[in-house]
Amino acid sequence: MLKAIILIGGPLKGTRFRPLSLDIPKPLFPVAGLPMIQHHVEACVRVPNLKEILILGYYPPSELQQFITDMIQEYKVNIRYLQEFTALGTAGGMYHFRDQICSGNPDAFFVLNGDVCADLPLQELFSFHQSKNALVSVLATEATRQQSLLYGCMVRDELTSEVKHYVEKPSTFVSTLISCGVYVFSTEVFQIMSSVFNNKQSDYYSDNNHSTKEASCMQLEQEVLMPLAGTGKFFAMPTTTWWSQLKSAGSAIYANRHYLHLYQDKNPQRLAESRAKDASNDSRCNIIGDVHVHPTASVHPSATLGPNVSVGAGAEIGPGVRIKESIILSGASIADHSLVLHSIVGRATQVGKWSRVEGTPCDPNPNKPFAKMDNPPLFNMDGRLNPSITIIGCSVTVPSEVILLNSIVLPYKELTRSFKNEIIL
Ligand SMILES: Nc1nc2c(ncn2[C@@H]2O[C@H](COP(=O)(O)OP(=O)(O)O[C@H]3O[C@H](CO)[C@@H](O)[C@H](O)[C@@H]3O)[C@@H](O)[C@H]2O)c(=O)[nH]1
Repeated sequence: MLKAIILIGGPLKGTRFRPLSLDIPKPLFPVAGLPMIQHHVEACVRVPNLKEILILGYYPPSELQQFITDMIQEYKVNIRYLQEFTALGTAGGMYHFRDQICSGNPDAFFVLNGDVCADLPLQELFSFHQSKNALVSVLATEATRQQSLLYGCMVRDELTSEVKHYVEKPSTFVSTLISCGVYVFSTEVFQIMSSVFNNKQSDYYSDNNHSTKEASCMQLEQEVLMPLAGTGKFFAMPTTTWWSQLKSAGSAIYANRHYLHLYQDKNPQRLAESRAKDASNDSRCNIIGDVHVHPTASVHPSATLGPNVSVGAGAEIGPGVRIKESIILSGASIADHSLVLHSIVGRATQVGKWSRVEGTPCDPNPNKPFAKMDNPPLFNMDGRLNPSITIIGCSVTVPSEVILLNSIVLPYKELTRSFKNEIIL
């Protein structure tokens, strides 16, 4: 029997996801029509004999409750949210809830960082784990030399796949093979976590310089994986399937495109059909490429959507509207003949007629092999806003006939004019 753990952090995490994470916890932000971590849940339920999914974080349980109920109903699998009393780090929560994880005696358990998006080969990773008789197996991918410094970097034995050396976010180059933040652990790993925890406790009681927080917090990467490298227990399985982090709002547009593309094979019923396929149905709007439209959204037949657009529940798209490479959240309305490009339109936001909402795509550099998304800071060295997608928070009013370019609008604003490269507070 197998289990899975999804690490979702808490309200203090996901700051680069603002303002989208102001009204919805980041792990529940919809990408390709599903809450971000529902894609993880779907990957887990495809693994045979996986009996339970535990979501670990320090969000108040009320924020996750509806999602958990929906998941249980939809996938008929045991899913529970376990709340950490404070941020316990990437391994502290697992150690704290070790009895819950080990109950029922699983053969192994997956651990998935909640802020990655990927075509996850979980079954393959588990078979690899078994074949190596490993304690820990990690999914690995290639990055550029420069970008590798932002991830966990590994030196792997080509013959045995053993991780010989692991450094978390090194300050100088170590390897272009990086950790995807997706693992399989055997339950014996808790013996190692237990000695890390006990050492920290004795340090805490013998030396007053340590804070209580440091004593209860445990980082998987630095405190468990780094010492395991070179011991014959830690293995890496490289993958060439799509993988990316989902840190900034800009990366949500990129993830949206890839998840929509994956629907072509795995869930074609989630993609809107183009009018060309069914000429008799002229109530259907014009669809280009991969587009997801929630069944309760209304789209005028003269609108054109796509490629790579998701439209949420109850959204209203008016006549002549053109939307491309964007996410329109639930209850938003885009009035007649407006244009939305490379943007995220927040919940219940209203865009007037003949307006233009446009951002700058921030995709990985296609000319660099293995390039990942750059997640640039909001401001550049001169204090100016880095060009990025346009993000409109929830319940904003954008009037008719304005242009909103490369801007971020905080929730509940009523705009009265056009804006370019601004944060509207
Ligand atoms: N439950 C819980 N989850 C946490 C905590 N702290 C972080 N997390 C969750 O753990 C995941 C990783 O957290 P980060 O600390 O933000 O690490 P990172 O910069 O994303 O780097 C990690 O992921 C990379 C791949 O995306 C890896 O390359 C790297 O080695 C590392 O594992 C995220 O999903 C985050 O929400 C915590 O205290 N408690």
